[in-house]
This record gives sequence, C-alpha cells and structure tokens, in this order.
Amino acid sequence: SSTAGYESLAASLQVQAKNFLEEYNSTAEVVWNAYTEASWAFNTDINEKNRQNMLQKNLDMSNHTLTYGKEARKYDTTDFQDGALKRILNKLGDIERAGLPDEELKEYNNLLANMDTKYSVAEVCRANGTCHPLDPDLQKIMAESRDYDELLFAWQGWRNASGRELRQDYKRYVQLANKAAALNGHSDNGAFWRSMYETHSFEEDLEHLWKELEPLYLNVHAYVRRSLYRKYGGKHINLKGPIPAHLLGNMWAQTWSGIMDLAIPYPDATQVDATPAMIAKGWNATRMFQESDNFFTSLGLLPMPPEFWVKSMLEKPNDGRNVVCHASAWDFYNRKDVRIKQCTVITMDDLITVHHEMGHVQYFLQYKDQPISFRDGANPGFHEAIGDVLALSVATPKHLKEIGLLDVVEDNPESTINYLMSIALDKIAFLPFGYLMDQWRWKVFDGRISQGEYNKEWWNMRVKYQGVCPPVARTEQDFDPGAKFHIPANVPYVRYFVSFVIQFQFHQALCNTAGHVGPLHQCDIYRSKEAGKLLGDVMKLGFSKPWPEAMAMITGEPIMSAKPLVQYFKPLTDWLEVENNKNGEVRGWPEYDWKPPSKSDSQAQCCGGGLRGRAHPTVPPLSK
Ligand SMILES: CC(=O)N[C@@H](CC(=O)O)C(=O)NC[C@H](CC1(C(=O)N[C@@H](Cc2ccc(O)cc2)C(=O)O)CCCC1)C(=O)O
Ligand SMILES: [Zn+2]
Repeated sequence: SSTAGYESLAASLQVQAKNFLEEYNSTAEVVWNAYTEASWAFNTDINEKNRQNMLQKNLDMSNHTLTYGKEARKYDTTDFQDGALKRILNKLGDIERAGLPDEELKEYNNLLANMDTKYSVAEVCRANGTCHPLDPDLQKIMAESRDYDELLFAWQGWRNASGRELRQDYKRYVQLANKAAALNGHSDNGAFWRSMYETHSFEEDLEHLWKELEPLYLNVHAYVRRSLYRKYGGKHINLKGPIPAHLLGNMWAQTWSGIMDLAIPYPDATQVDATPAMIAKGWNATRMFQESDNFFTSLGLLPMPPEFWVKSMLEKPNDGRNVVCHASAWDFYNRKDVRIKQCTVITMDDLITVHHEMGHVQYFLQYKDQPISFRDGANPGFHEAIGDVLALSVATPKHLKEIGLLDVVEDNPESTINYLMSIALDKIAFLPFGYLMDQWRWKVFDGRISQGEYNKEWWNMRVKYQGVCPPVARTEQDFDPGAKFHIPANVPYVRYFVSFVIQFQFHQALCNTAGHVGPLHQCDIYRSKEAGKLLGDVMKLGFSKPWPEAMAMITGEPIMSAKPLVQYFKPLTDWLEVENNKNGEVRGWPEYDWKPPSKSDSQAQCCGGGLRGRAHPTVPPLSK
C-alpha cells in the first residue's frame, strides 16, 4: 500500500543519511585534526610560517564543512525516527563561516589570526626600556601591587598596547561575523551564539538568575569598597560611588581574590592561601597537573593519556618563542590526543585554573567515542563547569590539608567567614562581569551599540552591572573590550556566567551523591566513585541530548537554578548583611557618575601641586 511504500522510502533515506554521516565523521576527524595540529603549532610558536599553515588548514576545514553542510541540508529530517540522525543533520546544516564567499572567508580568518597575535604579543614598556607582557608580569602587578599609580601604569598601558590596536580590526570582524550568521539563517552573530543553548527563553532566564544573585553581589561590592577605602582613602574611593577598576586585584576586575589580604574579615583566623606551601614544597607545573589528575581518577574518572604528558605545554617556554599564554585545553579529534597549553605559575589561583583546564580534557576523553558532531558540552556552560566543580572540593581547607598544602584547619565561625570570603571574591565578584561581556557583544552584533560608541557603552555597562569605573578618562580612541582575551579571540563568554551558576548545582548534587552531610561549603567529593560516575555519565553524552536532559540526570531538575549558589554562601551573606549595616554601607553606587581624580586633575585643582582644598580628606602619599 502507499503507506508501506512511503515508510520504506523514509527508511531507505535514513540508511542513506547514516552512510553519509559515517563518511562525514571519518573525513571530519582527519580534517579537524590537521587544523587543530596547525593551530597548536601557531599558538605555541607564533610566526609567519605557522600562521600561514594554520590559515591554510582552516580553509581546508571550511571547504569540508561547506561540502558536507550543503549535502546535509538536502535531507528533510521531519519524518526521521532516529533522533540522533536528525540532531546531527540539523547541526551540520549550520556551516558558520564556511558560508562566506572565498575572499571574505580569507579576510575573516586573517582578521582573527591578526587579532590573536596583536593581543598575545602586546606588552607595556617603562621609560627605562624594560617591557612587560600580560603573562606573568602585568597580571602579577595587578594582583600584588598596592601602589595606586603603579596599578594605573599597568592598567592603562595594557589597554593602550592591546585594545587600541584592535579597534579597527574589530569593526570589520563584526560585519563579517554577522554576514556569516545571516547566511545560516540567524538574525546576527549574537543570535547564532545564543542558539547553542537551544533555549527560547535563554536571555530572560539569564536576567532572572542575575536578579536573584545581584543582592549577593551588592553586599560583596560594598564590603570590598570599604576595604579599599581603608587602604586608598577617600580621595580615590567614594563610598557611594563605583570602584576604580584597577584596584580590584585583576586586570579586568573580573575576580577579586588578588586583594584578599585587603578584604580578609578575620586576619587572626586561619588563612586559606596554599601558595606559600606550594612554593615551600617545591611544587612545579607538572606536580600541579598530577595533583589534579589524581583527583579526577580518585572519582573513577579517566586518567590523562601518555600523549598528554608528552605533548602539552605546561609552562611558558624560555627559548624566546612567542606563545599564546592564555590557558587552554585542546581536543585533537582523533579519540586519543588531548593537550593543555598553560603558562603555569606556582600559585593557588593557577592550581584552580589547572583543574578548570583538566575539566575540559576530561570531557574530551569521556565523549571521545561520540560522533564528532556530538563531541561538545551539553551546552558551553557545562564544558566550563566540570573543572570548577572539582576545584570547589580541592579548595576546601580540609582537602588542602589532606594534600599537604595547609597545616592548620580550624572549624570556627571566623575561619568559615575567611574561607567563604576567599571563594566569594572569585565566584560572586565574577557574576556581573560574566553577564555583561556578551550583553555588550550581543548589542554590538545586533546594532544596538554602533561603532562610534563601543567604549562609551562598554563603560556604561561596567558601571551598571559591576559598579566599577575607569581610573582615567576614556575616549573612542580606546577599545577597552579588546583588552580582554575573549573579545579579539572571538570566544563567547556567557558560558562562564552559566557555569558559575550551574557548578554549584552540580556541586550540591555530587555532594549529596557522595553522602556529604553538613554545610555545602565544607563538602569535598574526593574519592567518591558514586559522584564520579554521575558526572562521567553526563560527560559521555556530549552534545547528543538537549542540555535540560543532562541537567536532570545530575540535579533531578531540567533547569538552571541560583539556589545552590545562594545556599553555599549563606553563612557569608548573613555575615555581610550585618557587617555592612554596622558600617552604614550604601548598597550599590548611587553616585554612579563619580570619577576618581587623575594626576592631571590634582595638578589642575591645586596651586603649586599641594593637596589643599581637596573635596576629600587627604591621605599621606603611598610609600613607594
Ligand atoms: C581550544 C580552546 O580554546 N579550548 C577552550 C575550552 C573548550 O572550549 O573546550 C579553552 O581552553 N578556552 C580557554 C579558557 C581559559 C580560561 C578563561 O579564559 N577563563 C575565563 C573565565 C573564567 C574565569 C575564572 C575561572 O575560575 C573560570 C573561568 C577568563 O579568564 O576570563 C583561563 C583561565 C580559566 C579558563 C577556558 O578554559 O575556558
Ligand atoms: Zn574553560
């Protein structure tokens, strides 16, 4: 009968599609591996030969994507029974940049390579001729210096050396990225990036999460502003205004653990910084990665393969090569070669980063037998969360003591507040930054922010969400977003905001599975095979199922929720509420257009350079 005939046609189409996808998969593994090897060579030795080779392999990959993408679009998957087949064919249909005409594709790839290079070789030179790269020099100054002017030298110098050089390239990149997105049926590149979450209500879900978390941020912001006021005085800190962006211990004011010494609530209670012990015990980069590998295998997860230890770049080379120092984890799409490139320094902060990168590699290993189209996180936030979830256990005083990085562990209210403050200065401080980065880019891509107001709108959002302001006047000659790796590197960022929320959901679920009892912030899932199995089973899925299914496997619910994060920090937020009320803190920055004095201001305002007649009480000059 006709239905039988019809079904057999659909069945034969499915067989044909299966064969097509097998050919796609085996050819893609070869082409993607070749490109990744070439990209690795360029990132670990920036020179013209490696750039040209990478660009060529990128074109080969785009040709492959175009050929198979066009073929995939011919299939009408409406009546396909096989869900995986439908999912892969739909994903192949989005050929991203491969849809651009040849000349524009070449221009786009060149733009990206040039922006990467400009960012990676940028450095700040002193009058005496010594020059400082971002990694490790300027990052070290931003974290450790307490000299207002030296911090300003690094902060402004880095933006002159990186952001300013990228402004023109970025304008053209936006046009080409939008064109490629439009050729794939998206309204603009931001819409393409958001489509990776397969959630119609994604933007409003994010806004709801941010509204739920904003009160926590305002309390941390007010408390830290008070700490900085005590250090830098009323001339530089307005207790009702935004905080100058260069005083928060990080080049982008995105995480604030660098100024823990200024913000520590109980200096006489136990410290939680393992850095001194790491140095005292002679830990090196390899030791840090072995420690992390040990944690993963203690959960029954997979060990790093031999290639990893041979081919990774775990330290900044000292042979004069220019490398991209920004840490990253690499999948070579041949089901066995995985690497990390990191200019590791021996600090607790970098031990956390080690776990972050190892989380990516564990995901690569867990989904290596999936079809290549499914070798991705359930959504980009999942990929970012894995390592951070384990790091939440590693960072506990109990665990640090167990691995010999902390001598004394006290379980009293003061130590608890100290510990939670150290975690909050990274996790809570980060939230508005993780949120605004792509709020700004989505508006640039959809035209709500025009080229002539890139920097003005950037700082409007930095003040609005983060309550930070530039320490010196900014103009449209500057391009401060370009001073942050992910902007020139064309790497979306809202994945980190998602990760910082869901990692606490995962942590709570894994702690329950591991049988933890007591406050969530004391949980260490070390050696829990049950927790490891739960996490491993989700990672094995890769991108094969919509992320709500993966989320429900771990937490029992198919949604993102801020509740576990709020619960984790409850002891601290209760303490902050009392402490901030005691100090009469204003939450937020009602004097939002306050500006710190810059050098020229103070000379202009005073006669003969003295500080007479200043609006704020003066403080003695900082000891050099
Ligand atoms: C081939 C390739 O590119 N692979 C991808 C991974 C993949 O997609 O498979 C990759 O390695 N991306 C690099 C990027 C590096 C880091 C980063 O940029 N972090 C953000 C935000 C943040 C801040 C604090 C924190 O605790 C966690 C995250 C920042 O520093 O602003 C730097 C240090 C940590 C992670 C990364 O690992 O995500
Ligand atoms: Zn990551």
